[in-house]
Amino acid sequence: MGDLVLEIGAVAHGGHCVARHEGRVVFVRHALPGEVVRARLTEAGDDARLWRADAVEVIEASPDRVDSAWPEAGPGGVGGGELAHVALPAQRRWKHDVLREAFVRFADREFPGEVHAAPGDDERGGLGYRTRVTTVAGPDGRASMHVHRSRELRALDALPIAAPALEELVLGTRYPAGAHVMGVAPGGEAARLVVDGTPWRAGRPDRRDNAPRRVREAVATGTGEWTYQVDVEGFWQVHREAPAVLVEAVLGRLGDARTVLDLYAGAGLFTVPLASAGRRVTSVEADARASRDARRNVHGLPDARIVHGDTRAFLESGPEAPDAIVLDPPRSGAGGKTVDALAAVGADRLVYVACDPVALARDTALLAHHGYALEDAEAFDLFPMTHHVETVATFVRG
Ligand SMILES: C[S@@+](CC[C@H](N)C(=O)[O-])C[C@H]1O[C@@H](n2cnc3c(N)ncnc32)[C@H](O)[C@@H]1O
Repeated sequence: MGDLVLEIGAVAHGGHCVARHEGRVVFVRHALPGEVVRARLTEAGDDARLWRADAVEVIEASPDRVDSAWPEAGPGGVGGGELAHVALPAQRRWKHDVLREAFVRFADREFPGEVHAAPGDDERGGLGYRTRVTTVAGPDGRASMHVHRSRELRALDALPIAAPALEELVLGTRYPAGAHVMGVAPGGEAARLVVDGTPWRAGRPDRRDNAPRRVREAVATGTGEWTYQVDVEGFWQVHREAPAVLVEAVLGRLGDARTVLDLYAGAGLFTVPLASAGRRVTSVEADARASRDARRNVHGLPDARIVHGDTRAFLESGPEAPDAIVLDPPRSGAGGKTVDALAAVGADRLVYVACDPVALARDTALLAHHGYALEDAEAFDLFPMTHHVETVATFVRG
């Protein structure tokens, strides 16, 4: 596979820009709209409708280009830092363009909101934000990541999107070859490692029966402060500021709803503040460990009920209509059958937290068929240096 000189067109969902070569679409990573680049083909089958390439030399640069904040995630490098060559405000414009395109294409309407920075990100250059990272140990025992769309492992010299103490711990430790390494930097506690499911301490497995498996997280917003216990490997929003940003965005959209269903609830990020404020909340979560955490987190809050199970099955069981429903599904979104079941429950208001623009736009169209109109949406750049973006949207039944 060789190199091509390409004029770079618009951004597309997935962290690349679109270019054309002899009538064929080429998805180009590490480029910016308006640039001319020399691009190295990375996937280019003769019969393939689209090719993929990395920009390896910039011939005409965009004014939005900066020196990469994470060169190891650059052309030919590891995944997870595909926008590190883009100035932070332009990363947010990029994500807004993707949201707008997804909404026009799949929901037949404009995306109504903006993409906001998380507090502190501009000051820190969009780095040092992740409180959770996962890596794999290479043959030499060093923390490594896969080269983008490849099985090749590359040892890391830096992990600049991780909280600094986490970066130091993860990269400074040696592991058994092939081990799955999870690093966690809970708010206010020392960074920790879990290797192949076993907590580590001082560079080795901590095999004591009482080795700590839970971390404490605290979330503070203008309206309150809450604490949580979360399994060290369990789901928790990865950006240091994400829990507070999302709690504020969700609670602010619920109006005076007294009864709330919290779907895909995790360890109870939204359930706890809602129940603490005296709202009657039923939370639904499929993961057994997260459900156990949620149960522990709502202990002493009589207005919270934790259901361990599948969201769609719960909705199809015919629950009483709450005043509002919060849903925060995984990347693939809720999808047709769950949206049908959701609509059948009959809440007047839905607050949808989405980590994928296309899934949200598709679900927006499905909800419109059931009479739910999109009232507002705002996006938050909770994943700087990557193409990911989190959106919170309100739907009301007409
Ligand atoms: C994006 S996380 C959100 C968790 C929580 N709202 C938070 O912000 O911490 C999605 C959660 O949905 C759960 N989940 C995935 N599929 C599910 C399903 N079909 N039914 C219920 N929960 C599910 C996952 O285990 C995960 O905890």
